[in-house]
Amino acid sequence: MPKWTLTTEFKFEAAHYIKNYDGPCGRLHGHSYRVRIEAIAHRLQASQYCPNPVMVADFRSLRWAKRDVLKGGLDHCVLNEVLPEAYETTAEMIAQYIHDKTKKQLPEGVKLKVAVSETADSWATYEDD
Ligand SMILES: Nc1nc2c(c(=O)[nH]1)N=C([C@H](O)[C@H](O)COP(=O)(O)OP(=O)(O)OP(=O)(O)O)CN2
Ligand SMILES: [Zn+2]
Repeated sequence: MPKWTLTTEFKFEAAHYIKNYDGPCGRLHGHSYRVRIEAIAHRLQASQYCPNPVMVADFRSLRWAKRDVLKGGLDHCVLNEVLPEAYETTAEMIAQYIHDKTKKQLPEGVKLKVAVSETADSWATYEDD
């Protein structure tokens, strides 16, 4: 079966604190977040921007989170104020939030893997199996 994997990386700047965290991460502080998204599909489809079945998904629809928060992204926001209550601002749950919101914008049958890094040496990855 044919299989395509798209990979895209981007950054956004944001502040956060982890609720009830006993340590510095419980205080408001900032990160240059790095995000890597993989979108995997067995067929190509039309997209919002192109009616021809030539893409897994448009790269533009994978990279929404890098936009300014006032334009629907996560750049230059306080994550605790923007993420719904159900998501804590750990790298694990930011990855889950980006995954869930991105998935809603994609055609059926596209599998997503989202990795988030807040420091140079740590990544958290989320995918729905
Ligand atoms: N599993 C997770 N652990 C931690 C998370 C997280 O999202 N998931 N987040 C934090 C804090 O947000 C913190 O800002 C990052 O902490 P840390 O990795 O410790 O970063 P430092 O650069 O400060 O690391 P040092 O080794 O202390 O210099 C914490 N944990
Ligand atoms: Zn942090």
